[in-house]
Amino acid sequence: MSTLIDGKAQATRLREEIGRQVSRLRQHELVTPGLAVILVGEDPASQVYVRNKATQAREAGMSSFEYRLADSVPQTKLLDLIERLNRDPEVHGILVQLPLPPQVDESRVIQAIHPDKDIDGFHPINVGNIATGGHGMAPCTPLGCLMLLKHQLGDLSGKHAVVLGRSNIVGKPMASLLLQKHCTVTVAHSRTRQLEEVCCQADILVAAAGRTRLVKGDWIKPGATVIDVGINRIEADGRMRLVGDVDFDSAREVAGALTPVPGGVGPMTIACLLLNTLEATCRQHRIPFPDNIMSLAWGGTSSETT
Ligand SMILES: Nc1nc(=O)c2c([nH]1)NC[C@@H]1CN(c3ccc(C(=O)N[C@@H](CCC(=O)O)C(=O)O)cc3)C=[N+]21
Repeated sequence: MSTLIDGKAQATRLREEIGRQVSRLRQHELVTPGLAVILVGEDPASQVYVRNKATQAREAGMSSFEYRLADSVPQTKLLDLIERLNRDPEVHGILVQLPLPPQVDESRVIQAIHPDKDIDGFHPINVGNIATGGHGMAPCTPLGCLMLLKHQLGDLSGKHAVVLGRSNIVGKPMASLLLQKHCTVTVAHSRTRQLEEVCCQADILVAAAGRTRLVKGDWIKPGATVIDVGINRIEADGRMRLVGDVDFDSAREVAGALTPVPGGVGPMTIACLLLNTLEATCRQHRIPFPDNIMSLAWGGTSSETT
């Protein structure tokens, strides 16, 4: 039986520490980190996420600004709003919930966000900085996964990590971050041949394929650490349930450690969003980013170099 990686508990601890740092900023620097979240359309799942992000930002002592735009909003309107938020000194981080409706060009929108306020880490400047190993805003989901891995395993150097999925939001940045931590990284996807055999070689398996219960127990090397990024809503016994890209029951018999869905990567994603907002605030006000929060985030081992 594998160890369950408690993302919910780790996210709570991280958010509490972020909350302490926010109150320190408010007291000593008279700065309140501000997070702006833009939601286009009425997708019920997106509404839940956006509400959770806003609530948790406020619980951490941040200001939260929410913008809900109609599904039919013209692209220019959205770009105007982003331009306004770029200039707003009360807003330190801007998140545009993806996906966007077809009349809006996603990459235009992402590039309109000022890189310093791009707490999602999707702007090409931040993508480039992360890929070249420099300092940049890392996307929240892969960052959360990396924190869970560091907490579980400590040093990741030399481990074979297989990332299943190649999206710009998870797969590609996950591969960059794991490389930075000296893993041997394989990025596998739907066209990969012998997918099962590739997965079986992983010491670390990050499943972000977007396919319900794709990864079975016999795709996993005994003792491997498995991070399940999938969020799939399925109907079971007349009720909606959330399941991952990993077949939890069979994986549990083989993996050394495994994240559950829900309660794994999801809560860490939101905690990392707040962490990025805090970091963006510090950078914009030229305040040093507190060390203790870095060590909490990275499991106490932040002294690695090349
Ligand atoms: N610009 C942008 N940035 C994002 O970070 C972003 C996005 N767009 N679009 C949608 C995805 C999805 N996402 C989740 C965040 C938290 C949970 C989460 O907290 N999940 C809970 C369960 C929540 C539930 O019950 O539905 C859990 O896994 O335990 C899930 C999904 C962020 N995303």
